Amino acid sequence: MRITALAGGVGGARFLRGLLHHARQTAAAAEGRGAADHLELTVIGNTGDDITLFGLRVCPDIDTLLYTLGGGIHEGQGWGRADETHHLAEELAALGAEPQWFTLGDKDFATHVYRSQLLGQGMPLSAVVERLSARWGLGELGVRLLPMTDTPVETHVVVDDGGDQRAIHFQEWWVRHRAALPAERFVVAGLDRATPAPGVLDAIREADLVVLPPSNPVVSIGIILGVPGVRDALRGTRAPVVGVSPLVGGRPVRGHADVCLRTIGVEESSAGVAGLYSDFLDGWLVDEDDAMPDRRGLEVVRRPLLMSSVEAAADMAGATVDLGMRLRAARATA
Ligand SMILES: C[C@H](OP(=O)(O)O)C(=O)O
Repeated sequence: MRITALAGGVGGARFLRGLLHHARQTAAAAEGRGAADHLELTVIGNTGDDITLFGLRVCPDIDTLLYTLGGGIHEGQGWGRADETHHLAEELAALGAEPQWFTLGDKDFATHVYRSQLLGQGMPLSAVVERLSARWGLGELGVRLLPMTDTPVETHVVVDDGGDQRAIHFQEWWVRHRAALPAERFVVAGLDRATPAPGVLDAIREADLVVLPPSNPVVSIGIILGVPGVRDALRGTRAPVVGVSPLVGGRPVRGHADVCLRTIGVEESSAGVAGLYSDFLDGWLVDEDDAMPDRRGLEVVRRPLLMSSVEAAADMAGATVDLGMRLRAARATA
């Protein structure tokens, strides 16, 4: 089965790790019956979070996907490497190098050095991500990771700083200010002239199922949807598109999706998020206790949506796939 997912960082990566876990369990059971259908997963990652720090190109969402799916993530943080040291950052701080609000560990630094070296030699980001994916064994897992675009794109936030409006990089708003600085709007530099990275549109058009994990609907999935051509491909694909709400009781499980939704004037609810995807969404998973008014053409399934463990994420992913397969079967007989 070919599944294509649009993903941000921590939320997306944890969900997709659950999807791989679910697929392994299903394949093992099916093999016993001689009916294995292996998962081919294409992940389209958000690059709007990307930032240049200390002269190095850092791709936080792509790296979180690599480390989580590849088994090298710092579980407690959800980002960065497990068993990290911080000698380089300490030395930079001693030198007075800025910024000091973005934590980079030594092993993580190696990723950014290598990526920057390859980009500096003229390699497109998608080819760099392919190299990094090989390092993390993603191919052996049946996973192809694509950046949404090779065009440099950066999300900025126009903030109100004591009556003064100014634009700061998304990471400065998110990491340094923890999204507490009042935001007026998001501006995504480079997005209007971005082209989808090789394979992105075909992965959406040729999938059996397209999945939207519970990533931030504004600054993760919303940015991918802004790459010219992506939204049209989602509207045009024959695959059902099934999403998972990132909100439980109107509150994000992690991150600041509520603040981001408020900033763009959308209700902080599962229904509000579904409205952002209404032109292509076929199925929607919401938390058991969440209100979700009926919407024509949208099949809603209720599940506990807390990814408290790999097993819990696998259960959510399994429900997502089941809903997608049900929608596919219904289309085939329609
Ligand atoms: C919910 C969000 O998920 P992401 O957009 O990083 O996948 C987060 O972890 O902050």
